Amino acid sequence: MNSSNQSCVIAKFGGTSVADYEAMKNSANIVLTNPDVKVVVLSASAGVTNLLVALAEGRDTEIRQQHLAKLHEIQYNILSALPANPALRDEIDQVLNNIASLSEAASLATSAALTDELVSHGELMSSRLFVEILKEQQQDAIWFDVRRVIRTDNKFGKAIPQIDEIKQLCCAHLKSLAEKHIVVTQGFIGSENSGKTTTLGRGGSDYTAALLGEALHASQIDIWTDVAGIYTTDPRIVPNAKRIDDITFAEAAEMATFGAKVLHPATLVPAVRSNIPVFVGSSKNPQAGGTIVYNAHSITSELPLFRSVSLRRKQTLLTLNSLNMLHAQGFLANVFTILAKHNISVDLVTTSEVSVALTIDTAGTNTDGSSLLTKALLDELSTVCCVEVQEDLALIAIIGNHLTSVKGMTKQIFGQLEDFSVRLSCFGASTHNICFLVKSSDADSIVKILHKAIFE
Ligand SMILES: Nc1ncnc2c1ncn2[C@@H]1O[C@H](COP(=O)(O)OP(=O)(O)O)[C@@H](O)[C@H]1O
Ligand SMILES: N[C@@H](CC(=O)OP(=O)(O)O)C(=O)O
Repeated sequence: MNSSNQSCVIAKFGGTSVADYEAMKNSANIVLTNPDVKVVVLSASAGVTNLLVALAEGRDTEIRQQHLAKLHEIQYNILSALPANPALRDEIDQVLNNIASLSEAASLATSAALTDELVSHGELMSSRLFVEILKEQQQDAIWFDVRRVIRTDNKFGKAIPQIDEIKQLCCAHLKSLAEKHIVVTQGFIGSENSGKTTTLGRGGSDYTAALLGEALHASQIDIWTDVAGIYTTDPRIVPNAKRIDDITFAEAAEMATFGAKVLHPATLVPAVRSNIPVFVGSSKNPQAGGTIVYNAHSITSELPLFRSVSLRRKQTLLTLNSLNMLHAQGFLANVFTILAKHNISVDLVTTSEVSVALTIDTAGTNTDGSSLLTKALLDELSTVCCVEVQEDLALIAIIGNHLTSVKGMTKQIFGQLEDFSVRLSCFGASTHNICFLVKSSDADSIVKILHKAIFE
């Protein structure tokens, strides 16, 4: 885009920002007031992806009909607020019919490919409706099927984007369109080599916006959501959490990785790689401002010791015991080879003489929501060690700067936890975080206590 020296902003709107006609109107106003917005990336209307995922799991006829009726209601509420448009109605009906047939197929046999095909219809519908809302405001908006440019591998449910191909495809099919019109497209979905629909994993629309931003040399990626920025912790847990006005890529990436749902963890990878600032704001209240995430060099004020408290739920702890570990080489290599074979990425690791404890995010972000902790994995691990599994844990992370060089910092954190048991802690791999595992039932209380001690 920058070839013609135009500024190019990619604006992404999440599910709540396209939930209904009112929300879509607010989001459309944001697009209208910023002439630099060239590409609009949309999630499905709130609740739609969950309904589609449930249908993809294969439901009996009665439940299926209830879910289909709910989908119809969400999309028709928006459609009927628009001026009568029989062609648009036919298109939406066609998509709803496709969903009905695919759900029937899923009730006979499910598959990851079918799930991705089915769930993609949420973003296909919201983007189609949003074009009409922009057109209603006399905007020159066109609908674009993002699967033409977001090329991925074929790991359905959490496909890996193929960066070089995406850049080439964007250059060939999207760049010139975005120079002439406001392009409205879908987040979350892509296609593999043979043309089958894939998805980037739950919450992946932020990632799509960043991938398109990188490919089009965008000047900024705007993430419009239901909160006016990134806060010192999840404002749903601590209502008086404070907004962070500017934050470095490194700090925000740690927050996203450790559970701050406001940004998909992969979003900042293309942004960092191409040094594109990311803005986060509320589509309902754009005048409230938001958070800008950028390169550390752009931040003039001193970075604070503590930035935020993050929480990731549904964590699993694996404790692997083996006497063979004693003075032996290669045990950990063996364990990690098995984990890699089962597509498990390990978060935290601690070791002792004969055991190793590691945490995995079993809930993962796969579109079909399946657990990564399979019987096949446990069976294979059991061939090299005794495996103990502890579920129902939560991972809490304190994110900040230079955490390893400040005296008494750990006392300040752990001193707050005298009424709780900590199952495992990790510190020192990076200067940006200190994290530990606690019982799920203690998680919210601990976040509140730590937030109070550090920020209030
Ligand atoms: N540190 C944080 N700052 C702001 N929001 C956070 C933070 N941690 C978690 N969240 C949650 O992220 C939510 C927004 O993410 P999400 O629901 O995925 O939005 P969208 O559907 O717009 O993509 C907020 O409603 C908030 O509860
Ligand atoms: N609709 C998809 C993708 C997405 O990113 O949604 P949201 O932006 O509302 O988190 C999901 O629910 O996972």
